[in-house]
Amino acid sequence: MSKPTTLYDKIWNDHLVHEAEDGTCLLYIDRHLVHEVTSPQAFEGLRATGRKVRAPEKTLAVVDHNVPTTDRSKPNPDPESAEQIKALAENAKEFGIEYYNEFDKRQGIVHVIGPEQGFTLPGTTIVCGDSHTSTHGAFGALAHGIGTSEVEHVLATQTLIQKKAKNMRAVVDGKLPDGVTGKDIILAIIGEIGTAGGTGYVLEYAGDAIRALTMEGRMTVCNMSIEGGARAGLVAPDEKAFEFLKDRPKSPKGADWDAAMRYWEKLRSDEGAHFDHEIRLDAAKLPPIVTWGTSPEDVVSISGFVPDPDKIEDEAKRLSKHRALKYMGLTAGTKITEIKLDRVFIGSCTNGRIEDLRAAAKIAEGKTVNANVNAMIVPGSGIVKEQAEAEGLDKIFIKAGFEWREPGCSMCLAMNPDKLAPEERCASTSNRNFEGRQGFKGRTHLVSPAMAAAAAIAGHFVDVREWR
Ligand SMILES: CC(C)[C@H](C(=O)O)[C@@H](O)C(=O)O
Ligand code: SF4
Repeated sequence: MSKPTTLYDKIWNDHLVHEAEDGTCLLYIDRHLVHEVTSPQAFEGLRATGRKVRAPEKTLAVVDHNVPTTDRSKPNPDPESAEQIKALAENAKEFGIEYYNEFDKRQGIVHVIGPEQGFTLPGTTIVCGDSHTSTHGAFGALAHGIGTSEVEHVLATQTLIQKKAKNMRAVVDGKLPDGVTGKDIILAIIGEIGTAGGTGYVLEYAGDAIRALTMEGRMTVCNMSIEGGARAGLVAPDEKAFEFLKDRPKSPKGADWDAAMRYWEKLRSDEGAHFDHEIRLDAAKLPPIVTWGTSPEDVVSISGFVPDPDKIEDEAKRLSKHRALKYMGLTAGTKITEIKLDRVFIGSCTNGRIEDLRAAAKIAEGKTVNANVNAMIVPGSGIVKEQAEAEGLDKIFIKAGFEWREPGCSMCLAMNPDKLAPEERCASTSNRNFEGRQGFKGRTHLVSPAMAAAAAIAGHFVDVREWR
């Protein structure tokens, strides 16, 4: 019997091209996703040195960060965005890469369209010049973000220089209560380990509660691995993953599918495989979670209160949490359900998929958005939008007073016209609540889609477990 290995070790070993004596490795890359923000210099580098894209068929480009989510027949109001979008279109054409432009139904956030098209497959190595590439790990792919110089390296060679990470496992057992979601699982994990807790690790999620999640839920969990500091997130692929991928445009077909399945079914950590670090969580005890500060680790239960930083012993940490409170315009001891909102954003690569929109629509049906709140729904892709419209979700949202937008990153990061005004407070289904993330001086609270929809209607945070 060979030594038991983890899922990460297996995928790593199957892609290792070369290992130098100092541990520097060359890894083969199966899939490369490209977007407009982190690719222009990479293509420029290729052009400057007269190199081609090594494997155009393993590369897929899409525009997402900079596109407006309103009428796109109008010119992009931001010249820099317009420039980046134009550059991607031209680079894709020149280097022979498939590209979904802003008018293509398949366009959407890069981490939504990968799985949707069956470009994301179990056991593959996937990179993108984008930190939330960890999302694809939900399918048992080794997927992580890379920098622009690495984008150039992968375009030119289809390989990446890497050092092996350590193995960490988060075991989440027990049954999630109604109203508690994958988003709450990952926020709870980050709350527990902190934003640096996963540094140096690839983080595999296991346990009944992870198995019970849909693929959308698992993508939400893996998406935020990077907010916990991990290089990548992983879930062993199972029937749900295979079912999700079957008959997608780019999934293998016929005999190729059968051959792939024989490999995919072996993709799991062996019994007794060694993890360098392990944490455990009981899903049954989790509440809906809201972030109160400017780091994804600043989590609190919906039934809790804004914490008092004075209780923190470590001085640097105490000061930073005081600063976070001040930035957020909050006072320690305030009941979370008393925090009023100005804006609500439902979308992003964390929670902009069909299941997320269904969860929000379920809350919104027959209700009206609070008069003090501006709320918008931004589907993660054109395909998600089409599906939602086929189910009549757009009508539910519009009737309730939500704006129904075109797909893209939107107000997840304010690199497009969707932004918070200074001091506006937003319940957001995205993954980052950093200072200025959704607009200069904007205040972000991270929540699940159901929690965001409920907050839009109530005008303040409410516990979805008590929603009527
Ligand atoms: C613009 C891009 C480089 C960035 C990332 O890497 O994550 C963005 O997607 C984000 O979420 O902050
Ligand atoms: S939706 Fe947000 S987190 Fe995801 S890729 Fe776009 S900007 Fe990054």
